[in-house]
Amino acid sequence: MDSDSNPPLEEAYEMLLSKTRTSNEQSGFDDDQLLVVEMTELPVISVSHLAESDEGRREECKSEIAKASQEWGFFQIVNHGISNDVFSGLRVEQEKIFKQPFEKKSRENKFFNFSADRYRWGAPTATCIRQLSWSEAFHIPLTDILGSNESNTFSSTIEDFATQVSILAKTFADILAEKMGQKCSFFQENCLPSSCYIRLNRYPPCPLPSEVHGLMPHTDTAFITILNQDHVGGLQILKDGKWIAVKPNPDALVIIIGDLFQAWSNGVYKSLEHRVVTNPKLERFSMAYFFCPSDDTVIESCTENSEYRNFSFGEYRQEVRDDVQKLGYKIGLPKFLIRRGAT
Ligand SMILES: C=C1C[C@]23C[C@@]1(O)CC[C@H]2[C@@]12CC[C@H](O)[C@@](C)(C(=O)O1)[C@H]2[C@@H]3C(=O)O
Ligand SMILES: O=C(O)CCC(=O)C(=O)O
Ligand SMILES: [Fe+2]
Repeated sequence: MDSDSNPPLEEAYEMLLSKTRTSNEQSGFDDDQLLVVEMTELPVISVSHLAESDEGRREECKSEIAKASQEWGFFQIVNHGISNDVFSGLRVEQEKIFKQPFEKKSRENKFFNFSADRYRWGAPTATCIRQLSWSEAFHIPLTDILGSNESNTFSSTIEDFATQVSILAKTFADILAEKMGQKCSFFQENCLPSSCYIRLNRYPPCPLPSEVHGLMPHTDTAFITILNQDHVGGLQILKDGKWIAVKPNPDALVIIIGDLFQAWSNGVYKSLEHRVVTNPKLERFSMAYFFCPSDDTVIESCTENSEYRNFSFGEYRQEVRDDVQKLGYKIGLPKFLIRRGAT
């Protein structure tokens, strides 16, 4: 990537980085990455079984999806029916958009019809190295794409991908609801194509201390995320107190249960913390589709005695934005817990 395309991460965070270098030199210790990282295969589910005529096979596949969402909050799918051409087309467009000069990306991006706030890099309010993300991203509400009159290869490629993954996301949401005894039209009615988001991530090589994150630990603000990662690797999930590296599988998409499903299911399905670690030499790309409802949709648990109070998606997004601004990180669902017995 041309040097004028890279966000000025090293310059902007020079102070934080040099503080870390100095303290590592003094202690002779380069810590966080030393936390146990295990390489484990996430559950891999072949979703073509969902289209089989044999009801037993279909039900078995649905049960695997529900089990993985309860035990892991993460799984991979294969035989999902989205062709490799879609992913190679996306990669070309993704490289093109990040290749623009930094100045252009961070200003209003007329060519792609995005306002400047769609482009994110680093962590504007980071006060310590752990709040820094060595990456850049376009976080795009699909209204920007679907509502645009402009037609270019970028928007048509994203639209094509979004249309295909939205069918998968809705299928999984309906299955997870059904497994909780809820045959409902909630997702059909509230998670419209235009209320979802796409996030294009780019992780430049990071020649700095290994405790710099590519993307800091977080849970996803969505019902379900569908993630396409390239071959480089770096995604890790926090399960039972251990970071687990997700080995890239070129045939698979990663499915992540988000905060909204955890609240809706009253904790039955888990929204797990995950992060991306940096690579000293290789650049990495990923793309996430966030299956979300409209801002006015109220998230109410489908069970009685919920741990969480009801909230609208708009309210939740606002809390996340405020916390990231004020604290440098997202708090998320713990803020919506009902404190029973509190006086
Ligand atoms: C600094 C941050 C921005 C972010 C929340 C976080 O604390 C860490 C990850 C970011 C992320 C990634 C997934 C979603 O797109 C997002 C909305 C979220 O829940 O976590 C974003 C947050 C953001 O960009 O505001
Ligand atoms: O890049 C990845 O593998 C993960 C990205 C991610 O967690 C996100 O965009 O929310
Ligand atoms: Fe995420």
